[in-house]
Amino acid sequence: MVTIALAKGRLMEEAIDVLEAAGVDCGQLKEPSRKLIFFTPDQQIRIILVKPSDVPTYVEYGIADVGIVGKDTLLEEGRLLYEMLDLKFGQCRLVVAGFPEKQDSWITRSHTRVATKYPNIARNYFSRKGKAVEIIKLNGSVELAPLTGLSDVIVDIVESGRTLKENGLVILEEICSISARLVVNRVSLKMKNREIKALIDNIQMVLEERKDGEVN
Ligand SMILES: Nc1ncnc2c1ncn2[C@@H]1O[C@H](COP(=O)(O)OP(=O)(O)OP(=O)(O)O)[C@@H](O)[C@H]1O
Ligand SMILES: O=P(O)(O)OC[C@H]1O[C@H](OP(=O)(O)OP(=O)(O)O)[C@H](O)[C@@H]1O
Repeated sequence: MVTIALAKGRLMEEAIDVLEAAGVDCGQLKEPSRKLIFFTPDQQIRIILVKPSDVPTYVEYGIADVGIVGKDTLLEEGRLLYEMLDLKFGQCRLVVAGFPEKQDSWITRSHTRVATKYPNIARNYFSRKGKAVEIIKLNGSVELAPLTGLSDVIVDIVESGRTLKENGLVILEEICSISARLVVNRVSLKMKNREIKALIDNIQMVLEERKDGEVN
């Protein structure tokens, strides 16, 4: 049996769509429920529903053989696992954002406060740039930090850009593009190679079909 850890929340619906298209019967997950563990009718696959930031942990420890989670979470958690597929959904960008008037001045400030849900990504990014910053970890509504004076800038996800715009903030720098990824436990890839490879091949076929659909 292969266990798949699915990130609850924003990514879940599209993750289920991909799995179903790849032949994994996720029918039970579509019913309203508070259950966290599901089995496909053939008992070949177990699906566990995990908070997004915990998916890499479940996969690294081998509780889950496979995980579906955002690249932002993978970068932040820095767990030891194999990233096998870019699933192409959940697309957004990780950026540094702040007030438009900070566009030129913030980078030369000697003391910059950065509020973010992603302290590790932010720390790595600014240290690569050789800029000393103070990181303030928040758990949500990160755009509030510059508005209230808690920070000078933020490191956060931008999808449509609406949240930034409605709060008078702009993108100052782009860090990287983000999308959902399929990750695999390092031991599982060897021990359950046949099952995991079959799953990955099926998902890859779904992704190819979707790509062809976009072109035509
Ligand atoms: N507009 C968006 N905002 C945030 N994440 C997005 C967006 N679009 C796509 N994503 C992706 O969806 C993933 C899950 O986001 P979601 O909002 O469900 O959880 P979370 O913010 O990590 O966790 P929680 O809400 O439990 O604190 C993110 O890690 C990111 O990869
Ligand atoms: O560019 P947009 O389309 O506006 O999307 C970006 C917003 O979505 C996310 O927040 P989320 O909705 O997850 O809420 P949170 O602030 O509680 O993390 C992210 O942190 C931004 O605030």
